[in-house]
Amino acid sequence: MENCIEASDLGFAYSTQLILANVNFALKKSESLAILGQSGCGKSTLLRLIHQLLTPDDGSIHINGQSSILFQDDRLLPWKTCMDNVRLALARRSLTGSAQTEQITCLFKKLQIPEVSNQYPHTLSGGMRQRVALARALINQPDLLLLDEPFAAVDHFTRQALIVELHQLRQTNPVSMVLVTHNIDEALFLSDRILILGNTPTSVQYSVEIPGLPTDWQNFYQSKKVASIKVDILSILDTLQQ
Ligand SMILES: Nc1ncnc2c1ncn2[C@@H]1O[C@H](COP(=O)(O)OP(=O)(O)OP(=O)(O)O)[C@@H](O)[C@H]1O
Repeated sequence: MENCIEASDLGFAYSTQLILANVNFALKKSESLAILGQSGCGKSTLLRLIHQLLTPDDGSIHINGQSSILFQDDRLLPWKTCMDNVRLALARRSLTGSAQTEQITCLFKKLQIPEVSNQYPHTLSGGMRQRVALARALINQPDLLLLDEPFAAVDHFTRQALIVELHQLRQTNPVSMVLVTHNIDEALFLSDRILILGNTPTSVQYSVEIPGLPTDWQNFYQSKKVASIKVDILSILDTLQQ
């Protein structure tokens, strides 16, 4: 399979509540896809189906490779240090303790995580905890990184810094990515394509290609092209709400 994800006529219901119906899309290797849609339309459900936390009721979804997921809350274990939280993700690999420490320390540096290895999560800021959670998601070098509103719980400036850092990380390590978000700027800056989901039962209503946007945050914010695509997306979301 050439693609990283192939979803065909995907359908899913929570008991009798039909959430997804006839969802079709594919994700190419190294491509980054953002998913937008109204609250409650089924974006997180789709992400959980991709990560195989849920099983489809209809159709199929195939994943080529290993996926890793980052949620809005960091889900770090409070009784373990930051280093040991990430170490847990390496448990199935036959690495010595010192090799694990070396890999984690190297990734912490890449993600601009300062000397917090021996600290417990509650002693860190929300943004730093989320960085450690991102390290845990990336430590096994997944083929596919799934992000469920990963920066929604941090302040504006931390969010901006995390978005830029994730973008830079993808320049050196072009992992395939699916990002669920309500933030159109974040979707445009971090993805190659945006899927807009309709109301429940949800299917893909629009697929918007977004090539050629500025790749540095300052120019991105001031770009007329970005502003124009945002207006288009807002108008689509408005139409779907009616
Ligand atoms: N475990 C569950 N059991 C039953 N219903 C659920 C469950 N999880 C989600 N739902 C319902 O499924 C629908 C879709 O939820 P989902 O979280 O996928 O939407 P979403 O688009 O990600 O929402 P938001 O943007 O608000 O996070 C909602 O009506 C929600 O209440």
